[in-house]
Amino acid sequence: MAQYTRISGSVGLITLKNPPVNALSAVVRQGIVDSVERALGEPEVKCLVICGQSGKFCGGADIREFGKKMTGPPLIPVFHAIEAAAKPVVAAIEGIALGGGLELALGCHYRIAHSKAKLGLPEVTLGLLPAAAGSQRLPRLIGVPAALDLITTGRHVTAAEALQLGIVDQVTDHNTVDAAVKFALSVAGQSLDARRISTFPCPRLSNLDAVFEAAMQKVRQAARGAIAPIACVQAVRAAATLPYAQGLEREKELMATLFTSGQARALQYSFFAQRAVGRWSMPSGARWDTSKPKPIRKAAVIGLGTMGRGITVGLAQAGLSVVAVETQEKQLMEAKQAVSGMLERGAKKRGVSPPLGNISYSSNIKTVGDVDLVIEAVFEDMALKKEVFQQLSAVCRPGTFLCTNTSGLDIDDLASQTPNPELVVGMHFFAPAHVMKLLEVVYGPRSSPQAVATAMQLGKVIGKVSVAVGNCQGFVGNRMLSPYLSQANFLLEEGATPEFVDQVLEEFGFAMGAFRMSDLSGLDVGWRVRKAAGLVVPGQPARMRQGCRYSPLGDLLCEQGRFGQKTGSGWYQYDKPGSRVAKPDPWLHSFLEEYRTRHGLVARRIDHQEVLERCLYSLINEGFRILEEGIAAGPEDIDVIYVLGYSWPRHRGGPMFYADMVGLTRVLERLEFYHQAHPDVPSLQPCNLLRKLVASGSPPIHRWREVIKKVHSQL
Ligand SMILES: CC(C)(COP(=O)(O)OP(=O)(O)OC[C@H]1O[C@@H](n2cnc3c(N)ncnc32)[C@H](O)[C@@H]1OP(=O)(O)O)[C@@H](O)C(=O)NCCC(=O)NCCSC(=O)/C=C/CCCCCCCCCCCCC(=O)O
Repeated sequence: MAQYTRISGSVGLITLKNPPVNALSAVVRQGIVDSVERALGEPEVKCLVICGQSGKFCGGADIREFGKKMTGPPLIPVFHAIEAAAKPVVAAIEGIALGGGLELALGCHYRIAHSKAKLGLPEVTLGLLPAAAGSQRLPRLIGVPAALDLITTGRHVTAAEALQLGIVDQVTDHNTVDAAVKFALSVAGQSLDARRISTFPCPRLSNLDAVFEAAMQKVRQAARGAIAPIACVQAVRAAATLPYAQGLEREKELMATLFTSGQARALQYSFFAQRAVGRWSMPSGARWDTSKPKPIRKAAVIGLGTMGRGITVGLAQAGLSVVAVETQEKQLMEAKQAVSGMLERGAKKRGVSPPLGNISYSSNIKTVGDVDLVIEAVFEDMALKKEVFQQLSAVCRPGTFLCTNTSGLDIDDLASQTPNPELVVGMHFFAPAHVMKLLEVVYGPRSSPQAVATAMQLGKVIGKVSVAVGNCQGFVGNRMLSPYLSQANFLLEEGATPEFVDQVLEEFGFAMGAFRMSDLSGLDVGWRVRKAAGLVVPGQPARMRQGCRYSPLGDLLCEQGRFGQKTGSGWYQYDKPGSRVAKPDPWLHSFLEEYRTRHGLVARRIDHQEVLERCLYSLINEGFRILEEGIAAGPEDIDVIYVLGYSWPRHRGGPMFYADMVGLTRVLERLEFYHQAHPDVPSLQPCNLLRKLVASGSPPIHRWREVIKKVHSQL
C-alpha cells in the first residue's frame, strides 16, 4: 500500500509500504494515485514528499506481477499525474531507487538521496527496458551518452555519482525524509515549469548517428543474442530524435515485444532462481531455515596456487582474518606478492584501502590451529588432499570446519581421513575465485547440516551465490559438462570441425564454444581426470571404454603436448603460448582426417541443429539424472550453476529452463532419436525422470519438484 500522512502541517507525506523492497504492486500504485489526489485536494498542503518504508525507497515494478493479468493503474499515468501536479513533489530516496522506483523519482520535481542510496534502471537485466517513461525522461535529464550507459547496462550508481550525473538534486548523510521535507517547504510556491522532465528537450548531440551506431555495436557484441539491450538503445534513440509523446509510443512498442518474449521470462526466472538457491535443502530433510550456521571470523587457506590465491583475496576482502599457507617458501613469496597485487587493484577500483593486514602468510600448516574454518586448495590430487586432511585433523582445534576446494573429487572419501567427517564439506570455487559469483557447496553423506549452513553463509559473506549440491563425480556443473564435451568430440569424429561446433554454441549464446573453452582451461585437466578414472589405458579398443563409446581425441592431442592456449596449440593454434586469439589449425584438420581414416569413419555433413541438440540435450539429460538422484534439490540449482559458472546465456535461463521452453516432449523425442542412432552412448538415453515428467503432461518448471518428490518417494 501507500500511506498518506500530513507532517509539519503543510507537507503531504506518501510512504510506500510493500516489504521487502516496496515494489510497485497494483495496491501500491493505487495507493499513490489516491494519496496524490488527496494531497492536491487539501488546500493546507503546499508540497509533497514520497518515501519508502524501512529505509528503502522502491525496488521498481513488482516483478511477480509480470506473468499475471495486469490490474490496478498503469505506471505511466501515475507518474504523469505526479509530474503535472501544481505542488512540488520531492522524492526522498533511501536505500534503493531501481527500475520503476527511479522512474517514479524522475516523475517527481525534485530528488533528494541518502549518501548510501543506490539508483539505477536494471530492467535490461530482466529482459525489459525502462518502459514507465524512464527511457524518455533519463536522457532528457542527463544526456544521451550517460543515459545509454545506465539503461543498456542496468548498472546501479551511488548517490554521489547520481548527483554528479544530475539525477538527484541533493545528497544527505542525515535523515533523508527530514531533508526532503525541509527542501520541499523551501521550494513550495515556486514555479514548477522548469522541473517537469518530460518537457525538457533532449540535449543535442552533433554526432548523434555515430553515438548510436557505437552504442549498438557495443551492445550487440556484449549481448550474446539478448534482445533487451538492443531495444534499450532504440528507445533512447527515440528520446533523442522524437518529441516526448512519440518517444513514449516507441518505448511502449519496444516494451510490448520484450514483455512477452521468452528472454524476459528466462531472465526473470533467473532473478528468482538466484534467490531461491539460498533456501537449500538436503535429501536428509535438513534445510536452510532449520540449520544454524556458525559465525566464521578467522579462516585458513591451504595451498596458494591460482585458486588458493583467489580464495584468499575473496576472504580478506570480506573482512575475515586469513591464514594463508603454502609449504614451498618460493611459492609462498610469489603468492604473497600476487595476492597483495590483487587486493591493491581491487581496493583501487572500489576507492578503499587494501585489506593487506587481514592476511598472515605461513609455510607451516601448524599455524592454522586457531581458525574457525579451513579451505584446502592444494593441487587436484586425491592422495595429496588426503595427506593434507590428515595433517589438518591433527592441528586444528575441535569443531573446525574442513572444506576442500575441488572440482569433482569424492568429498566423502576425503572426509574419511578425519575423525569428524560431519565437519567436512566441499567448496567448489570457479576461476578466478575472487571474481566468479558461483560457489558449489558440496555435502557428503556425513556432512552435518551445520557444516553446510556455515559454508553457504560464508559464501554469502564473500559475495558468492552458493548452491548446495550432493556428492558425486564432478558434482553438478562438471558432471553435466562431461556428456556435452563427449558429444562435441563425437561430432568431430563424425565430420564436424572445432570451429563449426564452437560457432553453433557461441551463436546459441555461450561465451565460448566447447573447444575454445577447453583450450582456455587446458586439455591436460580433463586428461588427468580421465587417466585417474582409468580411461586412458594403452591397449584398450581405441574408441570404446567400459562398453561405451569413447573419443580419445583429447588424449591424442595431449600426448602431442597440445594443452591449449598455454602451450600455443590445442583444438586451435595460437601465435604463441599464452596468446588468446584462437585460429583454425590446418594441422588439426589433417589430424582429424587421418584419425577418421584410421578408424574407418566417413565424414558426413553435420548441421547446426544436430550440434545444438546433441550437445545441449545430453547435458540436459544429465541434469534430469541429477534431479532424479537428489544431487540437486531443484532445477533452479542447476540453472544458477550453469548461468553463473559455465557461461550459459542468462537470457536462456539455464539448461533446465531451456528444456522447459523447448518442450519436454521434444527433448525426449530428440534424445530417443539420437540414442537410437548411437546406442553405445548411454548419456543420450533419456532418463527416467524426463520420461515421468512427459508422462505427467510436461508440467511447467515450477511444478517439477512435485514430480521429483513422487519419484523419490517411490525409490
Ligand atoms: C537490490 C534489491 C532491490 C535488494 O537486494 P537484497 O537486499 O539483496 O534482497 P534480495 O534477496 O535481492 O530481495 C529480497 C526479496 O525481494 C524480492 N524482490 C526484489 N525486488 C523485487 C521486485 N522488483 N519485485 C518483486 N520482488 C522483488 C526478491 O525476489 C526477494 O524475495 P525472494 O527471496 O525471491 O522471495 C534486489 O532485490 C534487486 O535488485 N531487485 C530487482 C530490482 C529491479 O530489477 N527492479 C526493476 C524491476 S522492473 C521495473 O521496474 C519495470 C518498470 C517498467 C514497467 C512498465 C510496465 C509496463 C508494462 C507494459 C507491458 C506492455 C506489454 C503489453 C504486452 C501485451 O500486449 O500484452
